[in-house]
Amino acid sequence: MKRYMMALDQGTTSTRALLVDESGTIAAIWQEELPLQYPEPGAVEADAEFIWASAQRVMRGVLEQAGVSAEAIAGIGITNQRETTVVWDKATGRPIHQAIVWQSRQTADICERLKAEGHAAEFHARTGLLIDAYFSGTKVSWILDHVEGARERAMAGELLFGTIETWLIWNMTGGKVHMSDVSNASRTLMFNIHNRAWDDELLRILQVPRVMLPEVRASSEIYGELESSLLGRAIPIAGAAGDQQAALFGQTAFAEGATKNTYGTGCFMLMNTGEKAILSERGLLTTIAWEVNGKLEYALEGSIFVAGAAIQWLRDGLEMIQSASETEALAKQVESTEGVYVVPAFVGLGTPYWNSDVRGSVFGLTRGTSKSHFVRAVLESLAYQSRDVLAVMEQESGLKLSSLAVDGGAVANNLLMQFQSDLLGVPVERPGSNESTALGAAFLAGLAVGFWQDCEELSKLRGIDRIFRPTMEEAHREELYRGWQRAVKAAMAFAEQV
Ligand SMILES: Nc1ncnc2c1ncn2[C@@H]1O[C@H](COP(=O)(O)OP(=O)(O)O)[C@@H](O)[C@H]1O
Ligand SMILES: O=P(O)(O)OC[C@H](O)CO
Repeated sequence: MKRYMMALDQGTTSTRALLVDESGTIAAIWQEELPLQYPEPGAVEADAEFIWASAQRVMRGVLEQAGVSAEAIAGIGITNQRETTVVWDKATGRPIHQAIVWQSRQTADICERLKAEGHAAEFHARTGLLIDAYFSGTKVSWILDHVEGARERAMAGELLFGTIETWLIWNMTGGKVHMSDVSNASRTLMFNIHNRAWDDELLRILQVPRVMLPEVRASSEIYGELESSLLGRAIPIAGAAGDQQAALFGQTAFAEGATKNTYGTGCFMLMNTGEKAILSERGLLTTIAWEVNGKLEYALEGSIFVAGAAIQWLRDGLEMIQSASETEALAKQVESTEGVYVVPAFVGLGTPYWNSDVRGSVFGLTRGTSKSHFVRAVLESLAYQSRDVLAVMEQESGLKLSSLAVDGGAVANNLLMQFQSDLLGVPVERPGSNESTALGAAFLAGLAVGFWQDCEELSKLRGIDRIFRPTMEEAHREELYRGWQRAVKAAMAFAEQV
């Protein structure tokens, strides 16, 4: 019987299950869209019970679609949107509030207060992160503040906290396992990345009771078994990682300096820094990449909040397009944006600006601006934001990139990839499988159950689909980029209270 690893990829806008065979080929995919809620400006929530229900449906769906029985699944690896926060009742398993999604700015006020109280340096030094509404810590605290009696119940040990992998694994094991993997834990603002433990001092500041936190485990080990009632057989759950770290692993970026950029809802660039946790002075995050075979490795990360989400806004908000893939043909109708810049700061800007107040802005419109120019400007904004991040990453790591590995939904767009290469002046390498995130999860779990032996074997499984090489003159590239920098500066000036 042919055997497979199953990857469960719970992202911001979709839940997917994939089967991966021994050659690293994706044999089947089943997915569902995930609806998000926007209860107030800047707030983004999701239904945690729906997430779990969708996970069950896609796991069953992928097996049915492929005609594969649960007996053929050697193990399950999980990867997930990070930071998104769920608090649930330990006895009933019911969430006490909607999940607060990573993009949500609900807790910006709490963050301002923490910064005003002078805690920024302490949080940065211990967690590698910045005080920002993006991370889970203030989201948990917000839920405990907003649901009546929740803080007391949490202190009494009646409530549990988890990021999405924790929530899924708890449900998958029928409430037996309450754990987080190190890469997800490192995104909570509560975890000390140097001594690999929840940090009591930070928990005190955030007023989060330790008793509600999960046990922290490696990214590749058997955590427990899938309840046999779910797929008809108990299957080991053997790996978990946040989706960006999983994508780095799936790109087989095992060497120090290896870098990938994922273009999904947001855009996330990660550089492997090996066993060194490099603390950034310019807005990069220091994060745990993974723990495999007892070895903890770190990455530098640049986080862009709105990337593919801006394309979705063209589709669903402005109704300018019917599907994301139309953007390429539309943008191709014009040679350039003719000076139009769109800064899609719908929920503020992440790396390197970390500005919660700035909002989306458009510059350089003329009477001649067409839909094509506008769509092209939105697409280009993904590349400009990525250049902002890479510039800081190269400075702070002292490493110069020779090529950039890419993945995520939007890399299907050839025009975007070519523009990205032109704007960075380095080749952009699109892998044979665009499913790096799921592959990473399958690889991590596969190592734990012996489906693959080691990282060397995994490296051999990666193929290249296409390399985009820079063709733009340097002077032109720099002129375009200066325009973007002016646009960002103007957008931030607009948000300033005078
Ligand atoms: N051809 C395309 N051009 C530009 N953007 C695209 C294209 N295809 C998909 N996208 C964008 O990619 C995103 C989906 O990517 P995915 O990696 O599945 O996201 P996530 O994991 O964040 O849910 C969507 O935001 C969509 O707008
Ligand atoms: O759902 P994605 O793929 O956009 O990823 C979300 C990130 O993990 C947020 O940090």
